Amino acid sequence: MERIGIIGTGSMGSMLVDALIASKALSPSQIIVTNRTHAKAEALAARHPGLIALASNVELAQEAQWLLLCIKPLEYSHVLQELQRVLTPEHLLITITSPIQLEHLQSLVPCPVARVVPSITNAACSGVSLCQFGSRITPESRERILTLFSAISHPIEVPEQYLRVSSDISSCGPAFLSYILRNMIHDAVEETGISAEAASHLAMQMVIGMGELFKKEMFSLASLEQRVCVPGGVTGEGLIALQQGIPGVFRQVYQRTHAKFAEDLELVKIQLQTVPPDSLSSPSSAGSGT
Ligand SMILES: NC(=O)C1=CN([C@@H]2O[C@H](COP(=O)(O)OP(=O)(O)OC[C@H]3O[C@@H](n4cnc5c(N)ncnc54)[C@H](O)[C@@H]3O)[C@@H](O)[C@H]2O)C=CC1
Ligand SMILES: O=C(O)[C@@H]1CCC=N1
Repeated sequence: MERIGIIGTGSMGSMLVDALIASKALSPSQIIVTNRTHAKAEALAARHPGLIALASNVELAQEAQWLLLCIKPLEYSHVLQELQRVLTPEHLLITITSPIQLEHLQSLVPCPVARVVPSITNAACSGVSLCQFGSRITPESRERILTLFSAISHPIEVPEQYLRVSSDISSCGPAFLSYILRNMIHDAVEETGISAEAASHLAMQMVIGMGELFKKEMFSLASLEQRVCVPGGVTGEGLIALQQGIPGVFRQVYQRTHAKFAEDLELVKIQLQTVPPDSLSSPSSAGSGT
């Protein structure tokens, strides 16, 4: 594996660096990073001796052929304008964000592009990453991308039309479930007087235990629910309350995420108009992802 350049060492960029090094998929000396606030990139370099923090994205692209863009959607136009004069067909751009169409990204650069949407669960070398490949990606680089991310996740190829909902479940899901669990804990404290610490401990251990059950493929969600819900027991009583409040809530969640996604896609499209199309690209050479 050649060197990989990571642009943006915020929450996801630094998580990916930490996980790729912890899993030994990459050594620190194979990673070069930049960040808008350079001190953050330097902090990452201090944590991983051998990793290089550069001050310029242009310099980074001159030093590394694989570039992982760990920036937010509205930061793309600025970064692409910077990179345009140094990108070559030998580079490979991997975006970790959803609201930028791969075909559009590919039309602005001379190199292959791919998408790998991570999840905070990848910090524990677990969970999935969602992959899509532009039309210039060769079978060999596709395999190499999948191999790299399989060190920290289960990479899954997703079709364009299900990218948003897949990311809602795998990437936003940890926040959604944490919110539900925090409510479970809060109401336990309010209703019974148990301490927040004790209730949190019980809830966390319960989640870890559930993860182990699923890892060992001992249950499906439905069979687990059935096994716990003893006929004539207390779980069924609790479920009655949930059945009154939960159905339909996630439809609203998906409607909101999809509406925001459509808005972001439009904003990014408008912003990217300021980036001139790459002279090597023609509209017909841009892939639509998988
Ligand atoms: N947070 C999450 O769980 C997930 C986030 N994502 C996607 O990852 C992307 C990044 O998210 P976060 O890491 O959470 O955001 P963040 O805001 O923590 O990180 C973005 C980083 O990019 C840096 N940056 C901005 N402009 C730059 C430039 N011109 N050059 C170099 N660095 C620059 C910022 O300084 C910041 O450190 C978002 O698009 C998000 O949709 C995807 C999956 C999960
Ligand atoms: O909240 C967000 O926009 C990102 C995308 C997936 C998870 N977090």
